[in-house]
Amino acid sequence: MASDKDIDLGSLRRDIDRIDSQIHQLLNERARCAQQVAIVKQREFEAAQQFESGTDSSSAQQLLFYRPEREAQVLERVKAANTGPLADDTVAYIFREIMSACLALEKPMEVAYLGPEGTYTQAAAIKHFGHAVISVPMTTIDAVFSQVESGQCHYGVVPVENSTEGMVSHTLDAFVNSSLKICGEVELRVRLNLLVAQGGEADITRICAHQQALAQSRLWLDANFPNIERVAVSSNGEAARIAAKEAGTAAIASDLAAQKYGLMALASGIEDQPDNTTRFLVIGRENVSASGKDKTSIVVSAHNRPGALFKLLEPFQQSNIMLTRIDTRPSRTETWTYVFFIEFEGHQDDPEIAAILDNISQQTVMCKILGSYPKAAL
Ligand SMILES: O=C(O)C(=O)C[C@]1(C(=O)O)C=C[C@@H](O)C=C1
Repeated sequence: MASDKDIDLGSLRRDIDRIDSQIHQLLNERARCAQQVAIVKQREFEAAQQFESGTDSSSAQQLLFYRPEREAQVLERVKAANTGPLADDTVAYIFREIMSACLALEKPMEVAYLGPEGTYTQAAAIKHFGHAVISVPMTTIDAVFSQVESGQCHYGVVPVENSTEGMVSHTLDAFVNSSLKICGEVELRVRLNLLVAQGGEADITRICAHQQALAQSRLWLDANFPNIERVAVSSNGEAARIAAKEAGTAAIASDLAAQKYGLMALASGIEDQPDNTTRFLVIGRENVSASGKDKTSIVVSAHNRPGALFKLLEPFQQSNIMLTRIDTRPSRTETWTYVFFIEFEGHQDDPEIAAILDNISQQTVMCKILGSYPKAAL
């Protein structure tokens, strides 16, 4: 075997060039396979349409090309098969982008997100769908829902919970009256930056951010900018947009926002909790098939009587099903009545889960399945 000093830069680079051309050929071979997959899916879809008249074909068409359960399986498989030296997550990110590019050849996906450009929700959309997705900014969470409901975008991405600040109640409320399904989840480690326009570090008179970002970095701001006005705006992307055009204004926002608005980071990682993470949900119009590592979310309205919540949760305990969340929101139909958002491991098509859902719907006023979807793979 050649010792380290026998290996020269020139021959290593020739090796890299040779490997690159193999990767390149394989990438295009894979892309051609995905194009074939698209033809097969289209053919199967048309055949099914001939037999099933009366189904909502525009909605079914949506899931024709994008297959969240398959993408999750591919990502899990490459992570499990990875032997290094690249980290499991690094390999998964590369495959995320490869699948994104292949899917764009089959059908470019349009994904609505809580904008404007540069928000953490946009970063979550890109993390989930890859860079080949067409991301469409919306001004409110409700607008993201209606953009997907009306079919103007294939999917939507909305924030649902932050590890420091808790639930995004607006998103939970939007689900109660929507027919949309949860098709996926994204977890994003939220690193907050203090951003200013180039050369604008000297005279900061106010700091703009979404109220959640102000709350998540409150201790850092108290220690470093105790006497500077803090202004809550509609999003961190909006804060960055303001900071780019108004002298004296700094913003708390993402790396993506810094790039988008040409801002520089005065400080990075200013969040008070070192593992500050936000969870987002992907919403669409169709149910997702089982991937093997799934979660299910439901919203239920229990009878107002003693032990109702206990009875509701008992079947999960009896079947040893792991509950991952339970939240309460006012029902908005009657004072002092509540709905429960319950999230658990498993897919609604699993017979055991189907039996639990059946049991729950028999003992509740309302039980709505918001969707079964693959657990976040990245
Ligand atoms: O397997 C499929 O159904 C494909 O379309 C291929 C592929 C991929 O690139 O692996 C692309 C898009 C889908 O969302 C899932 C996977």
